[in-house]
Amino acid sequence: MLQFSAFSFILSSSLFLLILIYKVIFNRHATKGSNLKLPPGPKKLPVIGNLHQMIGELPHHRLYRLGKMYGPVFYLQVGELPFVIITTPEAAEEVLKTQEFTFLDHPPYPPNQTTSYENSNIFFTPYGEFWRQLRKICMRELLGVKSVRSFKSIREDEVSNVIKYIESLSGLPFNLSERISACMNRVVSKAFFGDACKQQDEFIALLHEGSSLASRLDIAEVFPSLKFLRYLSWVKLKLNRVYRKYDKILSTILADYKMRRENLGGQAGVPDKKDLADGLLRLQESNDSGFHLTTDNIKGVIFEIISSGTDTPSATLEWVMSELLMNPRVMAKAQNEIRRVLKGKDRVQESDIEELNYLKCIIKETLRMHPPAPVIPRAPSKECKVNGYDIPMNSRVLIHAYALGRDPRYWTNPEKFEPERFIESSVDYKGLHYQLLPFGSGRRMCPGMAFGTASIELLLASLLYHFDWKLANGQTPEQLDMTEAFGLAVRRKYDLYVIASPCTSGSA
Ligand code: HEM
Repeated sequence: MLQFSAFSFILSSSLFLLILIYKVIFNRHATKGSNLKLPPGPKKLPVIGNLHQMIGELPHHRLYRLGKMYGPVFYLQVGELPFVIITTPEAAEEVLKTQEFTFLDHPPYPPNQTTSYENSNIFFTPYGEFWRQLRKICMRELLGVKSVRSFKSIREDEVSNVIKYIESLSGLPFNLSERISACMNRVVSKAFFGDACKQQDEFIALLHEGSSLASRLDIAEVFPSLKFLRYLSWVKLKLNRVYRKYDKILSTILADYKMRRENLGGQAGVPDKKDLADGLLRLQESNDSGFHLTTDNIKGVIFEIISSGTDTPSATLEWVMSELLMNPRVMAKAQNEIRRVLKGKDRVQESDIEELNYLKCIIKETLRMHPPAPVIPRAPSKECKVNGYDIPMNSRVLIHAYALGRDPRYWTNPEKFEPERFIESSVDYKGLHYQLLPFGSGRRMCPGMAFGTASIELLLASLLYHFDWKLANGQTPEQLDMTEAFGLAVRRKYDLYVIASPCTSGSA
């Protein structure tokens, strides 16, 4: 995922001359595959290819506009890296279903960095036995439907704390984005290792900083053959500093967990339940799994699960609340539904959610318009054809989920927030409708869908049940700034400040 900030552009420009001289003298990276019938795409410049076309706009917006010009499958060369962008549901189905076995890997990105502990987490692990084992244990202990249900009381407790906090503010403005992130972080940490993350605020701040840095276009990354650039990369330098801080937090989490586990005779996490941290340690200790799980693997998975469990659900819920604040009609309709279904109960319970059909339509509509992962990267394991074009083996194929959710052949008024479109529709986000792929599709589809949506639904229903909402600082709905910040999850650029007053209508 690429974002080109002004600063990295200046730095990159100053390196450009150096690269040009180097390439001309050594001609290291002669273009391969000139006989291929590549997909169409904008004209390339020598050496940098289409790098200059990725400047000045968020990458998924730029790719969306280019898709309108070049069609369902188009090609870009950013520095030395070939990208193929998939912008229609039909082409996405060809990649993710018809040719699923060719596209089972996520590209190793960003290379040689340590957040994923040398790409040893689930996302970056190539399809195979090791990936299968990691994914299986995560499903069994944390993310599978049965496990997700078993964490119901954690979610209900954490949501109830958020409600109490907001009640205590009695109508004062507050930062809702911060509250949502903190709640999601506590839920996933408690479910993972039975306790809240001790350095929670620092972890979330690092998550935002690291995510924004990792999504920048790093000149060293787009010219991988020029190894000397790694030593000149400002992005890498800053990222490594962030990663060292992460590593300290993750090491403390793991050491604390091991100590509690030892004191309690092998069980430290969620009472009366095995947890994922324990499962990973047992897998590391047993010799019969057929592979060796290192401490870095475990830290890689902790980082991946805690960050995915915090960032993507909170980005989604921020967008839901933003859209509702901009669409008072939809907000009122959702509140009426919840207040009718709950009939004056003192709080929302998970068993109530099943009946909240309109609330679910709102979440689907938000994921259509604001998929937290607007482009889903896959890497082909061999040269192949998509839509009649040759796809080079070393390319990165980006499924443009943001564009799929706006394809006018599938969605009327695609830029309009209209949850009603889902009321009579069977389309959902479970990976079988290629016009709506916020969680991806197929074997590599997001395993955290059930976990993430359970937290989003409960917190959203509770916020709408207990309070009436307006924007802080006298802002009108039309004035709300909806600018996106590109990162590992696309979230609001500016935190959402709101005022909540205890509900006046209905029976909460
Ligand atoms: C709204 C919430 C979420 C969204 C929109 C989302 C989206 C995605 C997407 C698009 C992918 C790539 C899928 C593909 O290649 O087809 C993915 C992968 C993944 N997600 Fe999520 N995610 C969410 C929540 C979560 C949560 C809560 C967790 C864990 C606690 C999680 C863990 C993962 C993991 C481990 C992978 C890698 C799977 C693999 O490579 O096999 N996600 N997610």
